This record gives sequence, C-alpha cells and structure tokens, in this order.
Amino acid sequence: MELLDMDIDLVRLESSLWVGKKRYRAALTGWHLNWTELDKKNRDKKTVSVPVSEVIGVEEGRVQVLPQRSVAKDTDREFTVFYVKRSSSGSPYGLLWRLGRTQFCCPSRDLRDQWMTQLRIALKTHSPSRPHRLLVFINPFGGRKQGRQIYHSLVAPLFELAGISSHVVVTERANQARDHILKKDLTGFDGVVCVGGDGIFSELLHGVIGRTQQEAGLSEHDPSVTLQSCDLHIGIIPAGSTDCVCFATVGVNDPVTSALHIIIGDSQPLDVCSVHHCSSLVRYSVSLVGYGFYGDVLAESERHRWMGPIRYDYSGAMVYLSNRSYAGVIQYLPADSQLSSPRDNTRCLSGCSVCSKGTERLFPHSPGASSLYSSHFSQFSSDTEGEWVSVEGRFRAVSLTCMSSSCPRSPLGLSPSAHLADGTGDLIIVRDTHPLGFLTFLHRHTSTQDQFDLPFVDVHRVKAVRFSLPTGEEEDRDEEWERVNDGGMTEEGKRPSRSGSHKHLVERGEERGQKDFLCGLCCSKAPTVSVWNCDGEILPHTEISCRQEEARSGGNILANEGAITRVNNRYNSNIK
Ligand SMILES: CCCCCCCCCCCCC/C=C/[C@@H](O)[C@H](CO)NC(=O)CCCCCCCCCCCCCCC
Ligand SMILES: Nc1ncnc2c1ncn2[C@@H]1O[C@H](COP(=O)(O)OP(=O)(O)OP(=O)(O)O)[C@@H](O)[C@H]1O
Ligand SMILES: [Ca+2]
Repeated sequence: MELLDMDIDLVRLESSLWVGKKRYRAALTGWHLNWTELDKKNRDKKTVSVPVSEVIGVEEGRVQVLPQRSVAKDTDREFTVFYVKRSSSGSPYGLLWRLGRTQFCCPSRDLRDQWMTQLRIALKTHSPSRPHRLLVFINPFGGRKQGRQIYHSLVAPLFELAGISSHVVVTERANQARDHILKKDLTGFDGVVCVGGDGIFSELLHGVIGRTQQEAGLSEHDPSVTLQSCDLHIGIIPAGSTDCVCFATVGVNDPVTSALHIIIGDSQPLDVCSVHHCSSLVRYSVSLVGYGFYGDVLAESERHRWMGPIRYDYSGAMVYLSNRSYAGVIQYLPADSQLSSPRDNTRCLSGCSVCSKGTERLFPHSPGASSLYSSHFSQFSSDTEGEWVSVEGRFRAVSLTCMSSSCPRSPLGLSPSAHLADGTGDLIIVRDTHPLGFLTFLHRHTSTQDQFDLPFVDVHRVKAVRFSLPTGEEEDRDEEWERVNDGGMTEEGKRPSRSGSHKHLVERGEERGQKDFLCGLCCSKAPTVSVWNCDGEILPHTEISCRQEEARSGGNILANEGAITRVNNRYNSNIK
C-alpha cells in the first residue's frame, strides 16, 4: 500500500514559475500542487501547498472570477489556478471558505500548456466524487428574497469555473421543487441543489427520498419497509431565514463556502426522522420536531412572513409573553446510553467516531455503500437499549432534534452534543415552569451555558417518540375546535374545517392545527393544544409518532457540508 501511494505521489511536473515579480519552484504531484518562493541564491523560502482535491479550476491567461469575471489573455505564457482558501476571519463557529487565485507566468508557452494539461489530468483522476451536472432550485421568496441574486452573482460563476453545468429552476409555488424531483426525468444529474432555507431543503429531501422509494417499488407509508438508499446528493446554498441544516453541517451560513464544498464533492450523511400519524407517513425531519413553544412561534411567525427573518424573534417574544404550557403524554424509546449521551459534551463533526460506531453496530456486514434504513418500532430495542418510557404532564416545549440544530440564533444549537448521523435524536422536555425560568432556558441557547442544567428540563437520547393528548383533553380540544369554528367539520370528519370567525387569521397552507394557536392569541381562552413544528412546517396532526430512520455513514443524504470530513481531518476542525 505504501509503495502504491509513493508511486501515485511521484512528481508529475516541476519547473520554475513566476508569480508577480517573485520566482518560485512549482511542483505537481498526484495529490498536491506546491510552489516555493526562491531567494536570489535559489534557497527555499515560504511554500504554499494546495491539495489537488481542492483545486477548483485552471484557466489560460490572467483570469478573475469573483466579484466579476475578467480575462486578460494578452500573454501566452500565463495561467491561473483557483482553489479553496480558508479564510482566517469568519464566524467563531466555522471557517469561511474563499476562492483562492494565483496567476503563474511560465518561461515559455510550451511549459504553460504542459502545466495546464497536467493540472487538468490530475483534477480528473483525483476528484472522482465531484459533480458534473446539477439541478438547482431557487426559492425566490426565502429569507430576504435574495436567492436569485445570490445564486447568479456568487455561485453560478464558481460552478462554471469548475466545469459544472447546471439546470436552474426558479420556483413559482411551494412544493414545486419536491414535485419536480418526484416526477421529472433526472437522468444525467449528479445532484440537486437548493438556494433558500430549511423549507426548500425539506422539499428536496422529500423529493429525493420519495423518488428513490418509488423507483424501488416501496411504499413510504408501510412501516415494515426498509427504505432504499438515495443516490442523489443534496447541496444547500443558504438563502433562507434560519438555514439550520446548512449551519449545523458546515458551521457557517455562507453561499461561497457552500458552493465550494459542493464543487469538491464533500458529503455528509444525515439522520432522518420520520413522523407518522395513525400509521401513515406525515413528513420527514432532519432538524426539529417541536411542540409547544417552537410550534407556537412558527404558527405565529407565518402571519408575519413579510417581516423576513426577524419574524421569528418578534413571534418568539410574543409567544414567550403569552406564557403558555400544554398538557400531553410523551413516550420515548431510549437509545443505547453506552454509546453516547446528550450531555457528554462532545461535538459531532464529519468522520465522528460515534457516528461511525453506530453504523458498524447497525450494519455489521455492510460494504462502504450508503443506504437509508428504517425499521419497525418493535425492532428498535437491542440488548442495551431501554424499554419505552412514559412522561405525562404540562410542558412548555417538547423538542426532538436529530442533529444539534445549531443556527446563527443559537450557535451551539438545541442540543449541542447531538450527532449528525448516529441513528438517534435528542428529546428535550421542558416542563411547565415560571416565566423567568423559561427565559433562562431560552437565553442559554445563545451562549455556552448548559440549557439542560435546569431543574425543569430533561434531555434523553432516543430512537423513537410518541406524543398523545391526555385522556379527556381530546374532548377539550374538539370543544375548542368547535368553539372557534362554529362546529364545521373537515372532509375526514375528524376536525372542524378552517371556517367561521377565525378564517381571517389563516394566511397559507393546509395547517389546520395553526388555528388553535392563532385563536389563542386573539381570544380570551388560552388554547389547550399547540401545533407541531417539523423543520419549519406546521404538521396537521397533534398526536404523532416519530422514529429515527438510519443513514449509514458514507451515505449521501446531504452533500453540502464537508466542512468537516476529509478537509478537517487534515486541517483541524472547521467548527471551533
Ligand atoms: C432572550 C433571548 C432568547 C433567545 C432564544 C433563542 C433560541 C433560539 C433557538 C433556535 C432553534 C432553532 C431550531 C431550528 C429549527 C428549524 O428546523 C426551523 C426551520 O428553519 N426553524 C424554526 O422553526 C424557527 C424557529 C425560530 C425560533 C426563534 C425563537 C426566538 C425566541 C425569542 C424569545 C424572546 C424572548 C423575549 C422576552 C421578552
Ligand atoms: N415560489 C414559491 N412561492 C411560495 N412558497 C415557496 C416557493 N418556493 C418554495 N416555497 C416554500 O417557501 C417556504 C419557505 O422557504 P425557505 O425555507 O426557502 O425560506 P425561509 O422560510 O425564509 O427560511 P427557513 O426555512 O430557513 O426559516 C418553504 O415551505 C417552501 O416550500
Ligand atoms: Ca442524530
């Protein structure tokens, strides 16, 4: 093996080159492009070394790509190399990536051509996982409504430089991206990319998982089905309001950083949680399934979409001031506590040993290929996993998060030690408490203080969760529905339809549950039920079951991140 590595690492090309007025000795091996400054006596000074896997492109002449493309081809002895450059500035939670650029001048045109050819061959041979053709969905209404501009000014030039061809769809309605992936011919695409927030990411996730199951002839609703692995990677260019999936996987929300990760083919598997109601699939989640506070904030914020990202802070304050708690019965299936715990102070990065161990345990005989795995609830228990546990009471918030769910508002996230791909989620139960206590809990999300170290908060690492209303509450809830809806019923005959005196409050979607909350803000009687927030979408049911689907390490549900894997194994962690 060592011999083979040495063979591959043999120098392919070495020569003197000029960068500006300085003379360098440049060498291209299989894995690296190095250039070392030489002093007047030909002694080595500083060396710059760029892994071939991080070279973005090579162009003839003196070329600039960002902020605007400009080409000076007046000499035939120059070429420009573009590569990933880690910015020393950037966010305290992750490094920004920038497009590095060096213009080399060769002693002859012949040598320039040799450099260009060798670099392009090296790129082809050593970057097998790079995408060549991408399907890009832009949500023009996400976040500050800058998706189109972000893509065309910052991302498209990089894709072009890297030789990636992209087909762009600017969405005209919600769920268009999901339906496109479910129904259209995707032959030739190596991946799908969303430009927007967690909502459009969720559309792509549902499209990709759904399509894969369709093609395999599997029903997503059938709980006995083992979900098929998804071959299409999903990339995220952050242009939304929270961009939690991007932040939690890359460490920063920055379109250029994400575009560079996509170009070099970085990928990170993610846990996916499926949410069922009465044995039928409602949605998948990768981030937050939250009842109480986070459900209420989302429902309230939908009425203030026009405010942009700040709608969450405004709605958060409004909901906090309304001081609500909700009765419920939570049942959860603990995960194996010997493997990890939500309070073990670890931070999950790509290549994380807990995620790899979980994979080995789940798929002991599996080859490296990826797959999604689902199983019956009954199959979840292993020798070291516990039995179902039940908790009944009044809660400020019930949150299940598959990953840390870190975002700029909460840089360490809802559960800082949660893992990206270990097949578990963290259940955070915030029991009813006085307003100051709850404010302390919320405030701790903004710092490094432990939000779980409070007497009214419990956190459990789990494989599955069920939520139901206490006996008797169901009736109260229906009374509440009847009260606010003049007794109208839905076509399913289960709940009142959205009609009557509160219709004015409902602005979008099919979210029947939303009305309970909305009425709670404008009516004198406080609502008895909240709604579920599932990755930023309101669920139409209160009683749900969540279970962890399992992504094998090396899998490819998400291919945006990489902040962490190969890169950080070599250059320390990208998330400090
Ligand atoms: C005193 C300051 C307290 C600050 C508390 C900050 C807590 C922030 C926790 C953020 C957790 C994000 C979880 C991610 C969920 C995503 O899958 C989902 C889809 O994008 N986003 C949301 O649902 C969007 C959810 C957005 C939730 C924002 C909550 C803001 C709370 C503000 C409370 C102010 C109290 C003021 C009292 C006068
Ligand atoms: N053209 C469109 N018109 C209306 N809604 C759309 C359109 N395209 C996508 N959507 C929907 O808009 C919703 C919000 O989109 P997105 O997540 O991109 O932005 P956001 O809500 O501002 O950000 P975040 O989810 O990070 O908070 C999603 O539910 C998505 O399905
Ligand atoms: Ca997890």
